[in-house]
Amino acid sequence: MKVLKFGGTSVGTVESISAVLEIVKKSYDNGEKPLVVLSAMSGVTNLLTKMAEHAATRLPFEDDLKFLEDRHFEVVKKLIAVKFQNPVFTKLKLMLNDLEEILQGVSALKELSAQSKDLIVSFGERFSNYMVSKVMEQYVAQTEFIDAAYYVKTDSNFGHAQVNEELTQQLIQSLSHSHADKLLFVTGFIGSNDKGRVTTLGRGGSDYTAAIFGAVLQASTIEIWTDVNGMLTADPRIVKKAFSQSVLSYTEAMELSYFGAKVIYPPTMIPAFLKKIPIVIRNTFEPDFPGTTIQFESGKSTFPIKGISSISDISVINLSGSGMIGKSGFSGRLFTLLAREQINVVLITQSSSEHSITFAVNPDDAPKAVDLIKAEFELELEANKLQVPVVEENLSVLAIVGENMKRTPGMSGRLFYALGRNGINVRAIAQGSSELNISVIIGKENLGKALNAVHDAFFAQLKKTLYVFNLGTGNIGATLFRQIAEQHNFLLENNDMEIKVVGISNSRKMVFDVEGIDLGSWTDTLEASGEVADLALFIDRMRTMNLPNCVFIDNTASKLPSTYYEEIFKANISIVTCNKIANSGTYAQYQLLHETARKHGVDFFYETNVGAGLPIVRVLKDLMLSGDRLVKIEAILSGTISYIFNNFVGEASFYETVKQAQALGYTEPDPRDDLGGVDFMRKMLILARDAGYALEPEDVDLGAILPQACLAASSVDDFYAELLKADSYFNSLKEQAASEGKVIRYVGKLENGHVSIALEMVDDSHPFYALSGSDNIISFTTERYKERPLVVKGPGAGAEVTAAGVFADLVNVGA
Ligand SMILES: NC(=O)c1ccc[n+]([C@@H]2O[C@H](COP(=O)([O-])OP(=O)(O)OC[C@H]3O[C@@H](n4cnc5c(N)ncnc54)[C@H](O)[C@@H]3O)[C@@H](O)[C@H]2O)c1
Ligand SMILES: N[C@@H](CCO)C(=O)O
Ligand code: NA
Repeated sequence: MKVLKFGGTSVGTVESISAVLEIVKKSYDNGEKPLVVLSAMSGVTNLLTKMAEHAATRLPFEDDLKFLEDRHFEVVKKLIAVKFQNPVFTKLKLMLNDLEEILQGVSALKELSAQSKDLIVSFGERFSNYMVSKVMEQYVAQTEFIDAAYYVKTDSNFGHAQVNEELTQQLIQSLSHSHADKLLFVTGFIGSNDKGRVTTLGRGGSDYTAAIFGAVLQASTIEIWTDVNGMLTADPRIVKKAFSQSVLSYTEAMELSYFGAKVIYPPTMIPAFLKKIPIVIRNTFEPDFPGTTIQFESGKSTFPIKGISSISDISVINLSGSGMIGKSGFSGRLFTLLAREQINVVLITQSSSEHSITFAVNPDDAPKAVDLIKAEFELELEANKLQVPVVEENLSVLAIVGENMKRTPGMSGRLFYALGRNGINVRAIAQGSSELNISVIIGKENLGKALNAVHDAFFAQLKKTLYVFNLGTGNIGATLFRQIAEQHNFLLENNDMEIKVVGISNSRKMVFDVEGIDLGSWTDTLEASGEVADLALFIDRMRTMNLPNCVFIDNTASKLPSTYYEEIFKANISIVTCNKIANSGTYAQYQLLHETARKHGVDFFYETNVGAGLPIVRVLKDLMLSGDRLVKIEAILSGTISYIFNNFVGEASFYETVKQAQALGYTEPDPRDDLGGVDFMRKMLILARDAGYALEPEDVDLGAILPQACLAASSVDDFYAELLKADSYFNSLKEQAASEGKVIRYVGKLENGHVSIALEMVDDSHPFYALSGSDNIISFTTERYKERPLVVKGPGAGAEVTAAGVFADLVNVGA
């Protein structure tokens, strides 16, 4: 046989009761011999409590009584055929009259005893079970309503009565014999004492009833039907990716529910636990979902932990002092004291020096705990052997739970890495010696971020979400958005990764959306709902949104963002940038940024600073990391200038060719940066620094391409005007090269720690002779690549390839 227990929400409405009927009918028809336990309709128990309290103070309760009647009568009207309704109305009405009389009695006496309260509250289960059994009777004639008060015998501890197991077992067994072929609807939550007075079983009482019946009747399973898909891996209100675990051991379920997962109340499971009867948590509103099975064995699992539980609000009390050292009785005295006063200690840690004890309690209990400690240890305090207890507030507990942790090394490493990488400070740690649970105490403001980060870290096969704040929506920014949008499904399917762009700013406007800005319509969103751009505010918002796996992308050509990089790293946010300014300012700044990123365990990726999407920065980095030594770099690293000299041939004019390069998106926003050599200088400087040379910008020997007048132009327009005038100068260069069978190349070199960039004319024997389009080329001569250099070549400018490089950096963040 099976026990099917339905909670209040499952019997809350006509619709949900219809769903319950389907589930019970199916089980009955399948020959599973179900026994059904129902809670009161949702809200009814609370309402009855309120009515009882009102009665005791002579406040009116009649309207509430009418409301109760209406709610139950509505179900009867809708779910029972008219010809069968009358006797059901009559019986419900009789029960309502009983209830009213009892309430009147309470009102007359102006006194509400625990006993009367239990009796009043018990009506909720009796209404619902009687009513639903009558609905069921239309389909299964053998249906019968059972008032559990006659079978579950308890002591007289009203409100949370203790069950007399032996007696209860006998009574239930005889019930099952006399009702062998019946479909029973049993009231949850209630029992009675030896005098026959109704008692209630306290929190989780209906689950307890189900477990008691299941245990006595040796049920194959006990199904707890509720409104969620089982026990989830984390609080779904905070962790959107939380999912239902298919199997948990009893102990795991206890640990998980201890810290938050309120699906079941663990003590109610004990009768089932002792008989090794599996409990299955299922969803009435999604009956095909298999739910969570709670059983004796933890079962095999793809994940090293079963879930993450949390308590959002906790206070920590710290006790320290020399008086504790070697005093074996100290913690015994402390915790006996707290237990005696019913202060629940959530977590304890003690340093191995025994110099201090830290424990966590519910914030409401903290002041009382401190007072108790002060009184109990008065002498120690006076003698200065103990310091006055210190309370820390606004803390949360996060715990990873799972029996498989025992057998898996590295679990705490993974936990602390995830927390550390996201800048979450751990205040205290506790691991049960069972290794079933590792708990950490963290600042309350970080709980959401921590839960998500830890969830990603342990359920890594699941989707990982990167939260992106992007600055700059020009050539590169806009192209990047398009690429991310196009690859959304690919990333999900192949990399289990989702990129959410949650903040966008250009120099005019900015917009935020924690759910991710739709990249199909970001321009409209920015125009319609964007606020005035303010970089300081943008950074501030990014920080306060406090998201896990957070990345800042700088797709601007401005200096301003780089002044915030240090602060961004300190907030444990990674940076991806195609903007070269941060890495090519002073060496001190370069060093500081790299150092800060390293210290905070976040990524600083800037592959597109050199040669756009071509793998140059990472190639050099790999060479250096693996201990190779750089001998020489020779390179053409200006896509714009490469394009110009590849196309400034025949009849072409220099001026027009520059304009084309700009139109094709190769140039910097200000093309003088390209033609003046600054852009190339930056790239060479970055490579030199990455190769270990502490160079400053002025150390680079920068040969000019342009006549002085062009260099001196005060605006882009002036610059183009000067360029037009310089046509004859460039034509003569072109002719000279042609006459010598050469081509013009702007070549950078790094050798012996010295960087130079100069215009050269090379013939076809030179490896840089054959280039086309915006091609870049770089050759690394190293200790290992000595005879023939390592060469990277390809398009080194343009929105498509640059955005692709930024994209690649982005998906590698945290990898
Ligand atoms: N074009 C290429 O081939 C290429 C290759 C590699 C790297 N890059 C780099 O890409 C970057 C962007 O180039 P682009 O062609 O897209 O430039 P762009 O002029 O088209 O776009 C720049 C964007 O930055 C925004 N912006 C500027 N200052 C800002 C601020 N303070 N706050 C917020 N937004 C700001 C602008 O509003 C604009 O949206 C540059 O640093 C460039 O060096 C370009
Ligand atoms: N303006 C740059 C873009 C690539 O960094 C160039 O022409 O090389
Ligand atoms: Na690159």
